[in-house]
Amino acid sequence: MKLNDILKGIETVSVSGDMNVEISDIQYDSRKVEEGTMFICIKGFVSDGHKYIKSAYEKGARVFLVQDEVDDIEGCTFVQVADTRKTMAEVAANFCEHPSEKFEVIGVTGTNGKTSITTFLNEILRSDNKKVGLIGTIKIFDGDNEVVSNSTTPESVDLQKIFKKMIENRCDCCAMEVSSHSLELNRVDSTDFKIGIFTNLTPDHLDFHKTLENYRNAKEKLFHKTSEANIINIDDCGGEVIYSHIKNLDTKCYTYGIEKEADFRATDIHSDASGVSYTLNGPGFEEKIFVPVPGMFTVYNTLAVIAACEVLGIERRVYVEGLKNTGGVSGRFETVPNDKGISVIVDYAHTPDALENVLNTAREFTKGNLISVFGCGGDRDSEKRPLMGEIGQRLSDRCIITNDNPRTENPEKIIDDIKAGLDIERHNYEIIYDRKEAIEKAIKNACEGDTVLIAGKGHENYQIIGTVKHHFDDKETAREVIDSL
Ligand SMILES: CC(=O)N[C@H]1[C@@H](OP(=O)(O)OP(=O)(O)OC[C@H]2O[C@@H](n3ccc(=O)[nH]c3=O)[C@H](O)[C@@H]2O)O[C@H](CO)[C@@H](O)[C@@H]1O[C@H](C)C(=O)N[C@@H](C)C(=O)N[C@H](CCC(=O)O)C(=O)O
Ligand SMILES: Nc1ncnc2c1ncn2[C@@H]1O[C@H](COP(=O)(O)OP(=O)(O)OP(=O)(O)O)[C@@H](O)[C@H]1O
Ligand SMILES: N[C@H](CCC[C@H](N)C(=O)O)C(=O)O
Ligand SMILES: [Mg+2]
Repeated sequence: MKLNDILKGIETVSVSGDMNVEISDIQYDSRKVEEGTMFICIKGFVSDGHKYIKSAYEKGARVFLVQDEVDDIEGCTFVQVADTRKTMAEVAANFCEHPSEKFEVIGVTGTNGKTSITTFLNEILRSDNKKVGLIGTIKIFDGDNEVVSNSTTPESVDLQKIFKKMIENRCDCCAMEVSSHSLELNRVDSTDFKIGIFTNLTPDHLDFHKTLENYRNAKEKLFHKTSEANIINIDDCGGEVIYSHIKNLDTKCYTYGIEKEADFRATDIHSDASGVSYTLNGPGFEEKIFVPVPGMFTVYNTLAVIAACEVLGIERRVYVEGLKNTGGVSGRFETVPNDKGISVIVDYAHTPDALENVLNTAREFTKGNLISVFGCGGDRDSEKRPLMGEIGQRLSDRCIITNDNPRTENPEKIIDDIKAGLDIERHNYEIIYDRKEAIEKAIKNACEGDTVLIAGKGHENYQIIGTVKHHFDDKETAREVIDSL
């Protein structure tokens, strides 16, 4: 595509060089540049893309999108804009010919439940013979190929390229997780969302957003980008605020919940180890729902899924059957089978709210002791650590605090932060840094009727120590321990 076309509708500060030049690719990472690539210089949190102009040039880039004033290079084109991160999303959508406008993109945001909701939606839409693209924490599926994700929501350039591939692969729709980082960092600008779903807002990522209000405002951005419908959890305090801001927009707004009046409301709820059942009270209809995934959060997540299905015109029997037959979500309240009479559950709870929910859910069907194993990630929100410590200790009979992904932080510092929330007079906790040893001890000491809840890493098959990803899988580790009993 010609540079002129890529820049259509884009406000520039200055331009120098040939604007009629052909661009074969766009990249924001100099390491991925090839001949004919346009290189976009982002001022990051760690580094500055402007520092890599020379290396991008050496790899064949002759066109640069910059924010700073930079020295000219002979034979090169420089386009200066006010904010390259913002412009990058527009450029990416132009370069990929606005693929998100060509199918139905459903965006899900909120602290917890995004992966669960997109997974359920994907299953149901597929069972309705739709070709579905998926973008989220666990994987990206472009209608043809599946790759493991390295973020929840990709950078705008990658995102638009994925949408384009989905269109080429004839996807009808895309179920996508929209993280607050992505909304704040313009990754989903120039994306046309048909439906936006809000799950809940509880403390997380305050290292990045600083206040809960900023965090909520970031999430709210999604609901100003949607063209067909917004679907909001009205029982959630954050949801209530967002609803009050968006209810009068042109985009239709539906609410869901249990406690308050809502367009999609669950009543007669029963939850046990086999799953949840409830009566769905939709606009003008009632339906019995069963989902073989335990926990009140499953009720909320599936209400959101049902509301989206109704907006998409999916027949009621299709989603009722789809939910009844769901295979669950990898690493979300997933049971590791064994014949020892112990419930071993792997869950991705990595926020105070999620940990509280899963422990309460596990308690409901635990006849003996509830033993939890958890930690907190490094280089992430440290405010949630003492809260998780307090919740983990209070709601478990015994808890083992261990490493999650320490990343570049000192594991001792992370665990000290968690310990700050503990009642150290109660001797029902233990610290075992090595996650494998922690899981081993929890399972080996469990008796028939006990539950061992291993929280925080869910589907992850790695542990990040420093900057190195080591193979580590909670489910695999638990299975090995069980086999050795
Ligand atoms: C805070 C944050 O989100 N940071 C993201 C941001 O990094 P950054 O702006 O700091 O980039 P940087 O490292 O300073 O580099 C600046 C620029 O120089 C470029 N560069 C750098 C080195 C080089 O040799 N050549 C080169 O061109 C980089 O590609 C970049 O364009 O832009 C990068 C490129 O897109 C992201 O990889 C990076 O995500 C980091 C790794 C990250 O950990 N993000 C997490 C917090 C995140 O986004 N999480 C949410 C999930 C939250 C949830 O759901 O719970 C997510 O959506 O995944
Ligand atoms: N609706 C919900 N409300 C509260 N907790 C939930 C909800 N749904 C799931 N959880 C809990 O949160 C954990 C993470 O769920 P899920 O992976 O669906 O969330 P997510 O929003 O995708 O998280 P991430 O931000 O890491 O991508 C689950 O393992 C479960 O413990
Ligand atoms: N999407 C979340 C994942 C957290 C998972 C947990 N295992 C950790 O490493 O903190 C984040 O980036 O904060
Ligand atoms: Mg997720």
